[in-house]
Amino acid sequence: MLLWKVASIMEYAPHASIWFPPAGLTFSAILLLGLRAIPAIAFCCMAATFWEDATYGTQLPWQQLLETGALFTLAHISAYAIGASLLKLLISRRDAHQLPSLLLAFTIIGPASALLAGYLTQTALIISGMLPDSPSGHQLWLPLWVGDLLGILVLTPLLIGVLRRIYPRYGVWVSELGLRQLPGSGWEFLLKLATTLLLMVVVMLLTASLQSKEMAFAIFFLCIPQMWIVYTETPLRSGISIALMSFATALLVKYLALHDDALVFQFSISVLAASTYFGLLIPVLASSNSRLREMTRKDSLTRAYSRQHFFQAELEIQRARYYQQPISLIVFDIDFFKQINDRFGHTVGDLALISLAELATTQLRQADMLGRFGGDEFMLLLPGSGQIDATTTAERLRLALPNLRVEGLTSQITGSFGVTEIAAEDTVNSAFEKADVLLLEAKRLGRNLVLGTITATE
Ligand SMILES: Nc1nc2c(ncn2[C@@H]2O[C@H](COP(=O)(O)OP(=O)(O)OP(=O)(O)O)[C@@H](O)[C@H]2O)c(=O)[nH]1
Repeated sequence: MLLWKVASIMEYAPHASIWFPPAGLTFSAILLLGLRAIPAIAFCCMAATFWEDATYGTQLPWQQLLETGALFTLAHISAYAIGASLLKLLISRRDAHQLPSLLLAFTIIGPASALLAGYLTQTALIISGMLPDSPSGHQLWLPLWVGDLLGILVLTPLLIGVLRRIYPRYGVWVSELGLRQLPGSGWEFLLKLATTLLLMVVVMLLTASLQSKEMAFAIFFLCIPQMWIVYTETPLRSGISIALMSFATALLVKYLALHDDALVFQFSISVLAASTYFGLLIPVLASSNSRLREMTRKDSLTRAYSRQHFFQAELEIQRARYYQQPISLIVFDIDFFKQINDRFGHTVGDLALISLAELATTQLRQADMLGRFGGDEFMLLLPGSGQIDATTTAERLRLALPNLRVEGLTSQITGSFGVTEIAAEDTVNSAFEKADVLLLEAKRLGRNLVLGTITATE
C-alpha cells in the first residue's frame, strides 16, 4: 500500500503518476509467486480506488466506486498477469547461458505489459465515468503507460530480490539469473551515489530555472556515473541506485513543476535502467565463457586435458626444439578395463579412471601435461625428458598402479605403456601414433609392461 501512496503523491496528469511503483510490484509478484499473488494485489487496487476518490473529492456512491475499483483491478492485473506469465514461460524454457535474450525479453514484455495496462486502465476509467469520454480522456494512456513503464523497468529486478527474501520457497529459477557479487566499500558507493544524484539535481534545477526544454536532455549524461556504479558495485547497489534516481526524478518533476518535461526524464531513466541490466550481464557472460573454455580444455571426469586440447600442444614441442631440449610422450591404458566395468560396475570403473589420473598427476612436474585420449587411454607429455627419463617415469607409474586404492574395487589394477621421445620431424599426432603402436605391442606381449625404444620390464 505504501507504494500506491508514493505513486499517488507524484501524479502529473489526472490518475497518472510520474513513476508508478505498484506496476513493478504487480509484475514481479506475479512473476515470482504466480496467481497466488493476485488477491493481495486486487485488495490494493480496490483500496487505491477509494483513496483516489478521497484525493479527488469526487464523492461517488460506494456502488460506483466498487464498480470502478473492480474494472481498474481487472485492467491492472490482467495486463501484468499476461506479461509476467509470458516472461516466466520464456524463462522456464531457457537457461542461464541465454541471459541476454531473457533480459531482452524482459525489456520488451515489461513495457508492452505497461502499455496494455495503460490502455486498459484508461478504458476502465472512461467506462466508470472517472475520466471523460472525450479526446483528453482518450490521451491518458500515454502518461499512464510511461509511469507504469518506469515502475516496471526500474523496480522489477529489485522487488524480485526483496520478494525472494520474504518468500524463499518461490522463484528458485531466479538463482539462475545469479549475477556477480563484488565486495565494495559502503562509503565509496555512497560517494558514487551522491555524485549521480547531484548531477541529476543540477540538470533538473537548470531545466527549471532556464525554462529550457533542451536542457532536460542533459539528464542522459547520468549514464556515465550510473555505468561507473554498474561496473564497480554489486548488482543490488546498481539496482538501488537506479531506483533512487527514479524516485528523485519523480519528486523533482513534481516539486520543480517540470511536468512538461516529465516524458524526457521518464524515458531517460527507463533507458538507464535497461542499460544497467545489460551492463550487469557483461561479467556474467565473461565468466560463463571462461567456464565453457575450461569445459572444452579439460575432461570432466578425470580433470586431465581433453584430447582436443592435448593435440594442440605443438607449442611445447617447438619450445623444446628451440631450447634444444628433449621432449617425450607416454601413452598408457589400464589392462582389461572392460572387465573392471563388467565385474564392479561403471561407477567403480569411473573411480578407477579418476584415481589413475590423480596418481599420474602426482608424478608430474609443472611443465608436464596429462591428457585423456578417451576411454581408459591417457597421454603424458614430458618436456625436458628424453627416452630414458620418460621410460623411468612410465615404469614408476606402472609399479605404483597395483597399489592404487579404489573404493569398491577388490582386484589390482595394472597398465600398459608406450613411450617415445619426440623426434625433430614429429608432431604431437605422429608421436602419438608411434607411442600407441608401442602400447599395442605391450598389450600383445602380455600387458603390465612399459615399451619404448629402450624396453623396461619388471
Ligand atoms: N567406467 C567407464 N568406462 C569407460 C569410459 N569410457 C570408456 N569406458 C569403457 O572402457 C572399456 C575400454 O576397454 P578396451 O580399451 O576396449 O579394452 P580393455 O578391457 O581395457 O582391454 P585392454 O585395453 O586390451 O587391456 C570399454 O568397456 C568402455 O565401455 C568411462 O568414462 N567410464
